[in-house]
Amino acid sequence: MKIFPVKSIAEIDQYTIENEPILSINLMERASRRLFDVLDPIYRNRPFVVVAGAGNNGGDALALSRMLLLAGYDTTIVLLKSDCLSTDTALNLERLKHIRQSKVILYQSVEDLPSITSNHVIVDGLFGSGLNRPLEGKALELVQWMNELNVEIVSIDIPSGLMGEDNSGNNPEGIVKARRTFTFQFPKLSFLFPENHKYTGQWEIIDIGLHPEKISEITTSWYFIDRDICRNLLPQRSCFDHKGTMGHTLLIAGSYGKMGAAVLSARACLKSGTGLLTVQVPHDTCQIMHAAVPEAMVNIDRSDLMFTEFPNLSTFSAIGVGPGIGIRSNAVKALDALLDSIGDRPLILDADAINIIAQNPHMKEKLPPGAILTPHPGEFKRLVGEWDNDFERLEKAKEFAAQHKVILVLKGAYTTVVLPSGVCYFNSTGNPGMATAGSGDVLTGIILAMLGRKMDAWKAAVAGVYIHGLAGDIACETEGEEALIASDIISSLGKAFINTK
Ligand SMILES: NC(=O)C1=CN([C@@H]2O[C@H](COP(=O)(O)OP(=O)(O)OC[C@H]3O[C@@H](n4cnc5c(N)ncnc54)[C@H](OP(=O)(O)O)[C@@H]3O)[C@@H](O)[C@H]2O)[C@@H](O)CC1
Ligand SMILES: Nc1ncnc2c1ncn2[C@@H]1O[C@H](COP(=O)(O)OP(=O)(O)O)[C@@H](O)[C@H]1O
Ligand SMILES: [K+]
Repeated sequence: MKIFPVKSIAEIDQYTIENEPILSINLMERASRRLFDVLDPIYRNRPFVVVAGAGNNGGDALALSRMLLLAGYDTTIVLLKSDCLSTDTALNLERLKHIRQSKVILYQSVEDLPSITSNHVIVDGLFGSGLNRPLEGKALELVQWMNELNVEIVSIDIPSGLMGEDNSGNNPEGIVKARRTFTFQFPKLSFLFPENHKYTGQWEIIDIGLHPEKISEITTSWYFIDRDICRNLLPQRSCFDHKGTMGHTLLIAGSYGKMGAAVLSARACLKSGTGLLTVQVPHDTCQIMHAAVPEAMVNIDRSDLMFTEFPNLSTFSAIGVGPGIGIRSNAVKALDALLDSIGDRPLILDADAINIIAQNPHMKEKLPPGAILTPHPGEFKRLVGEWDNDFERLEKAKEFAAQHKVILVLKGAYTTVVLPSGVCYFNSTGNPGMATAGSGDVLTGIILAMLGRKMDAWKAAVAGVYIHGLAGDIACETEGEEALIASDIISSLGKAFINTK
């Protein structure tokens, strides 16, 4: 699914109005009706206070209020006083006047505000995607009032005060903290940043039937990785395929005391379709790998403890380095030498391989084009330094990816795959149960298998994070968030592939 900047959404709205064709008031009615249909079963019989602004977000709020009133809900409307209501908002205000029970408070000062019980649901329709500056004055007062009530707030389209993309210069006091956000047609970029979760709460997309032609025509740099995107990226097997055509991958992972990382990565790689897997392990640990992953071949390092050498790379269709290798000087030297011999072979670097590169900046220049790096936030910080906010973090990632022509996978909720072109893919799968030791090692194995099958690096990264998150979601259904461990993600890989194909 595409993610658009809010200015493109306005363009798609306008195109829909002209080409469906549909009157803008009727498009607003359709959006509000779909919103009502979602809210009605969730909040049956609860009293509502609907807060509306002068723009079209307020128009949605007023249309929704009419629907709530007609369905018998106790509904009070608070309208921010304004001399210039949008045409459709004015029309919806007019329509409300024909409903006997409607109570519209024109907000001028705090004394005007209704009293609220803990049972109330507040609907926030103050500002939507038309917001163009931080809130102040009466609008700010209303947001602060809503936030201080400590009752459930539902935001229409976007929490009022939150910008759709960059909130760097915003006033955090002037943003609604919603329990839920129902957003029209597309997620907004700012919803995908961890720091904005306290504003959006749980968010959901409501399809309002915007014009598919315009949606496919307008280009964007941002995508939400859904099943369709992933399915189109995954290769099919032909009936004549054999293990020699499914890729021979090399995994360099583990060190004395950290062999779990290597085992998890190796298992995940085998469960993600690699034809053959060789794992490079320290001498004293090779029995662990043989016993834990009998399907893997083992290349035994001369060192008892860590990665210090690697086999001839020409045998391998892709190479993965990092989980559990440590950052001792011999491993640093070995990684440096590996980067000198890698040529243009597909490469994924994770965990300590990233930490080593962060500590040895000259190695950044040796990264082959298209290499995939999968840092978690701590590793990414070591690589590029601090950032002030998540928008800036994304900018830094785009800069790094472009400068070094690599693919960055920023892990976390909505894991983000950043391509050298600046295109960003945000993952839609995964859950907090995956915040557990070794789940990143599993991702490395999955992507390595895909790279080994000659998938383009960006495709392997995008499909890999989706399958990884989906396997985590499937595992979570039976394990729950607390009990979920990395091995459960591996066990669910089969179902994840089957469900995606
Ligand atoms: N288009 C469609 O067909 C559909 C649209 N839909 C709905 O419309 C919403 C977008 O509507 P919108 O563009 O009217 O924006 P919205 O946020 O309600 O108001 C912006 C107005 O406020 C003003 N303003 C801005 N910042 C301000 C500030 N800090 N403090 C004070 N004022 C500020 C600014 O005017 P300005 O003051 O800059 O002249 C502007 O006029 C969208 O989120 C969705 O809910 C759906 O119904 C589906 C169909
Ligand atoms: N809240 C979350 N929602 C979705 N995915 C998550 C969440 N927390 C962690 N994950 C996923 O789990 C993995 C954790 O990776 P990482 O921190 O490298 O773990 P480890 O180093 O223990 O292997 C990442 O792929 C990340 O996207
Ligand atoms: K809103």
